[in-house]
Amino acid sequence: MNLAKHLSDIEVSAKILRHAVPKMSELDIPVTPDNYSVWYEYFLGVNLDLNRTIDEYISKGVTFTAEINSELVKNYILEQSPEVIENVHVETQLVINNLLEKVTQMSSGTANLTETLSEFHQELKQTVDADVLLKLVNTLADEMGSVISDNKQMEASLNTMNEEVSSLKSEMENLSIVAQTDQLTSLFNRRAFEKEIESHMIHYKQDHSASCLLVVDIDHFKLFNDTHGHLIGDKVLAYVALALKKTVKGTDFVARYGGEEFVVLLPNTELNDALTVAELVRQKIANQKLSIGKEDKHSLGSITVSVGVSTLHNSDDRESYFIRADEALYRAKSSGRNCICSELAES
Ligand SMILES: Nc1nc2c(ncn2[C@@H]2O[C@H](COP(=O)(O)OP(=O)(O)OP(=O)(O)O)[C@@H](O)[C@H]2O)c(=O)[nH]1
Repeated sequence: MNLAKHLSDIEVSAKILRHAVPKMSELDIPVTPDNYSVWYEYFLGVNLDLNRTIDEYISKGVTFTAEINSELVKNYILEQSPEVIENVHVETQLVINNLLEKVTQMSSGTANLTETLSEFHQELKQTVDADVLLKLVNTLADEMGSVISDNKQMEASLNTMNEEVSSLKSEMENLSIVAQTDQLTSLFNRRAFEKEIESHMIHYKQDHSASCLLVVDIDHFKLFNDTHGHLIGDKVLAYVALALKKTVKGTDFVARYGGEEFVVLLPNTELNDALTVAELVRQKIANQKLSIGKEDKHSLGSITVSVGVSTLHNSDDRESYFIRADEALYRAKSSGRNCICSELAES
């Protein structure tokens, strides 16, 4: 990342800011970081699908409610994370190349000085002439001066680059967290789960340790949404996420797989123990009376979940491992819901 590019980035950002903020206030959109990221992209003009959708909404006079804004973030910003990460990666490469260039320049400066010193050494042996000595000393002083000035420039460049690398690092860390987190529940998302199960299986195959997978699905959630509304449905998803997190151990991996379906990876756990964990989850959720407002003002009754459980086999890939838990879930649903089924024993 060179300085000229950096400055041009700042100019572009400032220009976008001057357009985005007035537009957001015209459309009554709160300037939160998430919302701003949508309008930043809109005025940057590189996310064509996002621009098409927003233009369509504007032409239809759609109000940019919190729900619509968060949908735009979900569909057009978070989904772009891999490309954004790729961009940051490219920027990191540029900083590293720049650094390498500087280090090479510095070593060539030092090499010149070494050469001058050895010539100086040779000439000193051969001469006693004061003029020649003065000339030699002057050359040496010039050479030293240029190494010192190179070093000063190098130090300043290194400091600037160090700041750039630190800010890239925190940008990467934030992006990596965002790309793996489900916004609604703050659990890991499906992408993070796919990564986790992959490394989990490699570990299992090395260690032959036991491992189980739970697929947890809220029962009749469509009916719940239809009765109480989507926003309360969202709150219930967050509640189930929290209940899952609180019931399992810290080493277990909980993620929202999608919609009203969650997954829990239980490392070092035999099938019987996994069934006990699943039962704890089921009971905890079924026994909780849900309400909104203070002092149970508006009771929502309770919800239940069905759970499918599979245990990892040597021959498994991540698909077969998941499918057995999903089939068990399907059987739990067909058996009346609010219950747990494990994978069928091999015949
Ligand atoms: N509030 C809310 N609802 C969601 C979300 N994601 C998926 N849903 C809803 O979850 C419901 C899932 O419905 P179905 O797949 O028919 O399942 P179900 O009604 O739970 O029935 P069973 O699973 O058979 O017990 C749909 O109405 C979806 O709209 C979300 O992020 N928020």
